[in-house]
Amino acid sequence: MSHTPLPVLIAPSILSADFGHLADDVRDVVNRGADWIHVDVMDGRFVPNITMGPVVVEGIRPVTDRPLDVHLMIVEPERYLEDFARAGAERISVHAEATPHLHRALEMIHGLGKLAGVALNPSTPVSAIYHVAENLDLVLLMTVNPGFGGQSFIRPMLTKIRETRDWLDRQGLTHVPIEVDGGINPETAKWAIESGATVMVAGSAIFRAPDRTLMIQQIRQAASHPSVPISR
Ligand SMILES: O=C(CO)[C@@H](O)[C@H](O)COP(=O)(O)O
Ligand SMILES: [Fe+2]
Repeated sequence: MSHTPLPVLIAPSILSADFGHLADDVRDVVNRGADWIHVDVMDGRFVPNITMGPVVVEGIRPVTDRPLDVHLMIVEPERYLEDFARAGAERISVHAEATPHLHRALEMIHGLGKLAGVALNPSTPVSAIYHVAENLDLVLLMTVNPGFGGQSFIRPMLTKIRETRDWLDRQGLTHVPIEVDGGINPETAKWAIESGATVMVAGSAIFRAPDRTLMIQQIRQAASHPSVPISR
C-alpha cells in the first residue's frame, strides 16, 4: 500500500506549555514552525485530569492564525461543541468512547462550520469509526492512554495506525489525515509516519526541548532518516 501524499504537520500540545506565559509559548512554537496548536481539554471524568475550557481557546485565538486543534477528552462532548466553536476552534475531535451518539456529534461540529475528528483510545478498535466514514475530517489515534502529557508511546499502536490508514484509503478517504497523540518524539514519529500517520501531536518533546526549532524540524523530518530497528 503506498504512503499517503499528505504533508507531515506538527501540532504542539499546549498541555506542556507554561500556563503562566501561555500566549508567549504559543507564539514561540508558531515562530519555530508549528502548523497547528493542539488544545487538550480534560474534564476529570472521561480522564483523571482537569485542564482547560473554551476560555483558553478564546484567549489564544488572537495570538496566532494557525489552526486550533481541540481534542475533547470530556463526556457528553455535544454539550460543549458550540462553546468551543465560538471560542475559535478550527477542528474539534471527540472521543468515540465519550458519546453514544458519535454520528450526531460529528454532524453538530460540521453544522457549526468546523472540521470534525474522532479520537480513539488505545484499546478502542478501528471499527468504532466505520459508521462515520463520511463524517470524518481527521482520525486522532491515541498512542498513550489519554489524561496526561509525558507518557511513553505504546508501540502496538503502529499496527492500528497502519490498519486505520489502509481502511481510510479503501474508503477513498486518502485526504483524511491520521493524527497521533502521545509520546511523540523524533524516534516514535518516524515509526508513526512510516505506518501512515501525518499529524504529529507533541507536548513534552517540544515544550521541554532545549532547542524547540530543532525538535520541530526533527519530528517533521523523522521519516526521511534511515530506518533503525524498533528496540523492544
Ligand atoms: O491528549 C493528550 C494526553 O491525553 C496529549 O495531547 C498530550 O498532551 C501529549 O503529550 P506528550 O505525550 O507529547 O507529552
Ligand atoms: Fe491530545
